[in-house]
Amino acid sequence: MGNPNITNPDSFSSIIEVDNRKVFVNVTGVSTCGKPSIILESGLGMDSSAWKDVQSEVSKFGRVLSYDRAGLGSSSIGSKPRTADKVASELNLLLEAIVNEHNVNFPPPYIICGHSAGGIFAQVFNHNFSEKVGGILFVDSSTKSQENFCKSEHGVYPKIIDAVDKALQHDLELKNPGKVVWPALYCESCTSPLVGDRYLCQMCVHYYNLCAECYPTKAHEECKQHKSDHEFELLTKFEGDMESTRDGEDLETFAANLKLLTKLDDANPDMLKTKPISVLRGNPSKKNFFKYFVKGWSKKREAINNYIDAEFKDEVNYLLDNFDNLDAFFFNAEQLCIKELKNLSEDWTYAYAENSGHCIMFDEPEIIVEEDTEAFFSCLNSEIDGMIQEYNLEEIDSQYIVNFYKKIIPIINCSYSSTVKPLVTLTYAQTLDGYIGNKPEKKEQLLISHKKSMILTHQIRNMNQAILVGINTVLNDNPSLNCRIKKSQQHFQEKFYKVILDSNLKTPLDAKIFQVEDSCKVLLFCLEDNVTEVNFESKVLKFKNTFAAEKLEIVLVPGLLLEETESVKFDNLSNNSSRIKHIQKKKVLLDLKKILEVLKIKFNIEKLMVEGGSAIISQFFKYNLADCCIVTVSPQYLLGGGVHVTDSLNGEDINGFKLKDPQFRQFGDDIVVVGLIQ
Ligand SMILES: NC(=O)C1=CN([C@@H]2O[C@H](COP(=O)(O)OP(=O)(O)OC[C@H]3O[C@@H](n4cnc5c(N)ncnc54)[C@H](O)[C@@H]3O)[C@@H](O)[C@H]2O)C=CC1
Ligand SMILES: Nc1nc(O)c(N)c(N[C@@H]2O[C@H](COP(=O)(O)O)[C@@H](O)[C@H]2O)n1
Repeated sequence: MGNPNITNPDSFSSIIEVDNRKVFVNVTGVSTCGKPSIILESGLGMDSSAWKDVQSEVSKFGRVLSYDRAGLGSSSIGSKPRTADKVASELNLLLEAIVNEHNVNFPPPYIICGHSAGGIFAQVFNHNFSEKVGGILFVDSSTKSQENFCKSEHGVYPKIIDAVDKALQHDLELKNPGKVVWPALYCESCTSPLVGDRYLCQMCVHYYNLCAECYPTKAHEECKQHKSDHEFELLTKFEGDMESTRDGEDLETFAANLKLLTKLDDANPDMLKTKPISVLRGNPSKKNFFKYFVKGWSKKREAINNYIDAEFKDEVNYLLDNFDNLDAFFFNAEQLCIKELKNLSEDWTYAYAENSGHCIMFDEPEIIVEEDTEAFFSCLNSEIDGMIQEYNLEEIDSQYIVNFYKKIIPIINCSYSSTVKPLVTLTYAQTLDGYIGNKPEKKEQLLISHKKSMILTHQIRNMNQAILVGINTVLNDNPSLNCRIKKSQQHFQEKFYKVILDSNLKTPLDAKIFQVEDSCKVLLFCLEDNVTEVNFESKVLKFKNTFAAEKLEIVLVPGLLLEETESVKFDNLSNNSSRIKHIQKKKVLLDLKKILEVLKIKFNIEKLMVEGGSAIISQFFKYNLADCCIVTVSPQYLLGGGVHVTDSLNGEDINGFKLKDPQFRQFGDDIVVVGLIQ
């Protein structure tokens, strides 16, 4: 494995020479513009194999590097002590070497995904090489104050940890004496913490660990996940002097690294403030590896008791017998850790992996994959802050949104079976009091969405082939109806239609839909009954003289008589009497079914996004013509009144419905609700 053998620059695992040391790297995923570069940083004493399940998945939407830190896995030993400063410099050299010497396309900014102590290394890297870090995903990460939380919250608990630690170091029964090597792991057979050699089942869906003591007892033959066909491999062999093989990744240096980070943060407290972070936590009741220490070591009660001061013995032994009593302690410490991590940045997201312990990458790798994309997504969002109004957005990888959209709307990814209409997605944003727009007389667009949900809207525009709105929306908002994600614009422009339902051709000639620099075609749907009217004819002529045929098409469709209203007029007569005049008023709207048919058959539109306003949305509901809904709910009240989403149904007797398979996701301050319309 000595020489770098990078035959496929897109995906390779190799040992490369960096600063006279051999470093094992595993680079996967295709590197293309706009895709993130993600670094997977393992927890204490863990090598790159910890990311096996995560890396293959994350690689589908980004460029991913995992590597063995010095002294771990297949990398050679580094100088001691293994301070986080040193780890950060070595990582930086590694990145420079793979990019500059080995011509690997792995450009910054990096999203660092740090598990456990890997989160501390990621933060120190950010302090020392800030310009290279785009964001951090903390996977059940250690925090710099975690040890203080233990000490301050629970007097006796640290005594147990101390005692266990000392017992671990001195217990002669152990085959591989030394400090805890796998602080997050425990033997699945004897439940002791993993110390020394570690055997790992290669066949199990989730890793199945055995310690060196249990392996010879054939405990693995009872492996629950694989009763047969299991295949254990010695993952880490400790020969002779343990310090030299694991190169100092011990709890002592770990504690020193927490202090180092505290110092760096004190000097520069805002290093992560504006960068996006994702805080992903396992379930405290499942991840209490300290608890496992205690559990495993309760068998060796005697050894532990040797290291507990007499005054604490009773209490400690009580706790050893009643592990559940520790839950409240762990819960409190967990809350403090989460708070500390969230406080690192103003742009944080938080996710809870309920079915995971501390090693989320083993228990629920799929959650990390989701959070990775989230971190990436918000990372780029922060770069484009404030640019949304300038039609100048950088491309953002739509994968996260696409996945989200696809996940909840399976039909969007299948061929939509209807031959008479496109797949219709209704999207709109509303306040908490249900308004989608200001009062019409205000003649001003109501900005509801947060910029992140707005970007979502633009992504969804980009995933469709046409946007449809009603004439009042054009008159009131003067929208552009374009896609402001720069690099997606090409695709968008070539294939996109802006569709306006404008019965009487009221769209102004200088409307923004015509003015923005794109080559989308505008389709104005008008009422065919109008065609004989002179006034209408002259308007059509004006449009035809102003716009080329490839920019605009006026499509005439039949109207649908919705209702006949009778209004009453009082005529003032000069003779002081009054006469009552009855007027029949027809309310005619364009026939939506016909419009959808034309869009599908004449213009080959398979996917249509309907953005509003109220009348349009209401009619789509009324005639059950939409397939799914994407509704942004913003945490604001308008109060003063405005346009409600279904105002124009005027209390008609129509059955309500519930979205099928609804999904909810936070984008910035907003909640986006997505679901199918049955
Ligand atoms: N918050 C959001 O996401 C959005 C809000 N809006 C807001 O909605 C308001 C405009 O809504 P509305 O006044 O209800 O007007 P609208 O934009 O829905 O247009 C309705 C008009 O379209 C024409 N039309 C032709 N055929 C039709 C049909 N089959 N069904 C319905 N209308 C048809 C009619 O002239 C009708 O009066 C504005 O305040 C705008 O800002 C608009 C879009 C999205
Ligand atoms: N998603 C969303 N959030 C809001 O707060 C809104 N006001 C709207 N309005 C819709 O978006 C159109 C504006 O489009 P451009 O940005 O000018 O392209 C507007 O006409 C509504 O349809 N949407």
